[in-house]
Amino acid sequence: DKTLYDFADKIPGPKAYPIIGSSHKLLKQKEEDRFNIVQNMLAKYEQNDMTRFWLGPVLFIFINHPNLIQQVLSSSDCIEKSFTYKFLRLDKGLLAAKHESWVHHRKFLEASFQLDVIKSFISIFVDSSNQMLTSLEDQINAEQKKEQQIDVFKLTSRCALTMVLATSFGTSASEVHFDDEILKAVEELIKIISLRCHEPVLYFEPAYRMTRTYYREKKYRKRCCYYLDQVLKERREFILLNNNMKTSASTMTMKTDVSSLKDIDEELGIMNLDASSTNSPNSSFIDHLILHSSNEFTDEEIHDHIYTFVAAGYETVALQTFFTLLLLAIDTDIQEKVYGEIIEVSNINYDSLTKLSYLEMVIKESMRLLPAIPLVGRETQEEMQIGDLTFPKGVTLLIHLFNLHRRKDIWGEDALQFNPDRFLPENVAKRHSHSFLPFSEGLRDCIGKVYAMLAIKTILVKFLSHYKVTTDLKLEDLTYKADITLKICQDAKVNVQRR
Ligand code: HEM
Repeated sequence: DKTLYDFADKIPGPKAYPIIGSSHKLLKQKEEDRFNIVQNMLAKYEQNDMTRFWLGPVLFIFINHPNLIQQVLSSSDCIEKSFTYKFLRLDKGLLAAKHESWVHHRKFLEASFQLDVIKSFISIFVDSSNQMLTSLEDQINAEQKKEQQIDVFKLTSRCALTMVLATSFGTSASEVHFDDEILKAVEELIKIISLRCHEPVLYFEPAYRMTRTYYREKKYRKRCCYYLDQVLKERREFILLNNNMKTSASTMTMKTDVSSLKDIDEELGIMNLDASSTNSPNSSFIDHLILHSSNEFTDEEIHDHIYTFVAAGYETVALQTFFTLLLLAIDTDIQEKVYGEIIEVSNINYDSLTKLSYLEMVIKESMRLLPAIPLVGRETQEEMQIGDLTFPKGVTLLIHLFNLHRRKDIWGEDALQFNPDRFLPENVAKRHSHSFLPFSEGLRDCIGKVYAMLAIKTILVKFLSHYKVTTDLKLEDLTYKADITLKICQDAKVNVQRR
């Protein structure tokens, strides 16, 4: 596209990696080197407001300056996601949805994420965290050592998946069962989708379908779907049946008595599900989608929305909690300060979690240095002005959150150090509103951000009030790779010791 080539010339940045030989060249690098190539390129052009990056024939423009980032994220001409989101194969879900359907669905789904609903999930967050601690105790008891090397990410992954499944399907945490194969399948799928994002040869669907990677994708997708489709189907039938029975039962109770409702619950083995008051704090995401949509959503849309919540919610929460624990294991003084704050909590609820202001600063500092989502992508829907330039329609824009969060001109000479005090209100007030964006911003920001903060805080309060974590790793030793989510290359087991 000549317009695009001419336009790209106005922006500094490296030329294309030739298509075949070299996207291979990029891919043959170790994963962390691939991340570094982009990282170094951005650092080199950091002073530029924008940087051009050709990957094969595909042009990406990194938007670097907070002013311009604000312009992009708040513009209604730019709420379309970049083409790479198609690789998720959840086109109808909120994360990847096209503009027209997204506007309507987002408005509707906001109700599922209202504060009252999220508050009612806290007991599930607590139960899931307790299950995690039981599993940790089992590991510690099995080895009989005072201090043990633990794969904390595995623990937080199981815990976060339990939370997301229970709150999506309206069950209690103890009713959620899955084996490690599911975790493995999700992990592999994320790797494959990330590989496609890096490899232009795999962008073209018919060509991609001839590769071995596609067959691997199919295998892992089938494994996830087999599990989730089954749960989804059962819950749907169950909710609809329960709702019908309750509707007729509730008419009867006008004349008889309320115990009939309880009998129906018992007969059906219902736990934690009150379908007659789905807008109450006890409603789950699936209740809301099925019962409140009045045929608003097709089966495919319900499927994609639920899968999107699981995909967007589980690994992000697991990673960010793990990253926070790792940073606290590196800096045990800060860990002690957190401990001093959380031992005051006698009962975990919305009010007590909201009062944990130091813990919140620590989580935000972990999101700054190690943002679970390191990159977000958009596409211009119309010709639009960004800074001094007029962008044609159809340009892919990227915002590198990892890099933005480490800029020395914003965060100071000590930008690479872990210092939660950066999030003291007086320090926040001095910075640009768009210099810290772990949940993105604007119209397509994260719909689950309140859920995520409360879930992460609950896991950390539970974990850190019983255990102390340490490690020999240093922050400067860490190297990274970017799947869709940020990963650490080191084996990041931490030493866990009972308090
Ligand atoms: C630490 C945890 C989390 C982080 C760091 C995070 C981060 C983000 C970011 C950066 C985006 C914007 C993505 C983009 O523009 O491409 C996003 C969108 C989204 N997130 Fe989260 N997220 C987290 C947890 C959650 C949870 C728990 C849920 C649901 C239960 C969730 C559901 C979503 C959805 C549905 C979107 C798409 C919103 C839209 O386009 O309207 N996220 N998240």
